[in-house]
Amino acid sequence: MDIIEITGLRKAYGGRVAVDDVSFTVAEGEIFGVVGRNGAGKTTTVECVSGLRVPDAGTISVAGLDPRRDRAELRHSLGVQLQDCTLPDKLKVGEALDLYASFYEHPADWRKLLEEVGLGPKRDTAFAKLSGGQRQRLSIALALVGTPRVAILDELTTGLDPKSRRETWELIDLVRSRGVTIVLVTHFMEEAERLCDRIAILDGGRVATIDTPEGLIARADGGQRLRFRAGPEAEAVLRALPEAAGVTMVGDRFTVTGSGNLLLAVASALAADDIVPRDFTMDRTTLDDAFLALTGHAADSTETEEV
Ligand SMILES: Nc1ncnc2c1ncn2[C@@H]1O[C@H](COP(=O)(O)OP(=O)(O)OP(=O)(O)O)[C@@H](O)[C@H]1O
Repeated sequence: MDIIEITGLRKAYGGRVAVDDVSFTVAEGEIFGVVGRNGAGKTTTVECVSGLRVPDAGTISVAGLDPRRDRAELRHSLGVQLQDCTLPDKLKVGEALDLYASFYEHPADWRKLLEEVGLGPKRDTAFAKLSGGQRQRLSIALALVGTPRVAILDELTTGLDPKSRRETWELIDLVRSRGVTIVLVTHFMEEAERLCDRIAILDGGRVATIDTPEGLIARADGGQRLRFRAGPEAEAVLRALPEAAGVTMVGDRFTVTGSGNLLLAVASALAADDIVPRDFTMDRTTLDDAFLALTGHAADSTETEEV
C-alpha cells in the first residue's frame, strides 16, 4: 500500500522554480530516498509533504491526508526531523523529549526511546553540550516520540564524522524495523545506497529517475572496473575480449570496464599469454557513478542558474 502519493508537485519562490512536476509514491514500510545536489529541490519537496510549505500546484496525500488541509490530524502520523534542528541551549535531553511527548495524545515512552537511540546517559545533559552525532540522535528521537507512521529525515548525517554517521545509519535501520516508513533526504550517495529501498533522483527541481539502488547502478552501466599494472603486450589481449567494453592504458596502468564475468575473462586471457598483472583491484559501479551517469554531474556539486 502506498502511504505517500505525490502528483505534479510544483513550487516556485518568486520567479524561481524550485520543484517542477514532481510525482512519486512511497510504499508503507519503505525507506525512500530523495537525493540530488544542493539546490535540487529536495527540502522544498519534503517540506510540502510535511505541510510546512504550500505547493503552487499538484496534490499530496500522506496516510490519506492532505498535508495543508488536514495538518492537525497529520501531526499524529508524521514525524519530521528538519535540517539544522536546534533547541534552546539549556534545554536538557530528557526535558526536550518530555516536552515533545506532551504534544501528542499517544506518545511513545520517551524514556525507552532515549535508551534506544543510545542517549540514556545523556538524559540530564543540556542541548548545547551534545556532540553533532548526539544532536542527530536526539532529533531522530524527537521525530519518533509521537509514534508516527511516516518519518521525514532531512540531511540527517550532514556534518557528522564517519563513525557517528555509521551509528546513525544503524539507528535508521532500527526505525525501519519498527515498521515506520521513512523519507530520507540526502546528498550522500553511500548513505542512500546503504539504506534506501528506492530512490528518487531530483535534478533541477524535477525527478530525473526513480529506482532501487541496484536498478540505478545497473542502468548506469551495470559494470565492473578492473585496474592493474602490466606490460604493453597486455593491450591486444584485453582488446580482443568481448567482455571488455573499455580498455584504457596510462603507462603500465590498465583500467578495464565491462560486464558479465569480466574478472574471469581478463584473468584467464592474461594467464593464457603468461602475463602476470600486478596491483590488481576490482571495484564495482557505485551509486555515485550512477548519479553522474544519469544526471551528467556529480552528486556533491551545487545546482546553479539552470534551476
Ligand atoms: N525560502 C526560499 N526562498 C527563495 N528560494 C528558495 C527558498 N528555499 C529554497 N529556495 C531555492 O529553491 C531551490 C531548491 O532549494 P531546496 O532547498 O529545496 O533544495 P535542496 O535540494 O534541498 O538543496 P539543499 O541540499 O542545499 O538544501 C534552490 O535554488 C534554492 O535556492
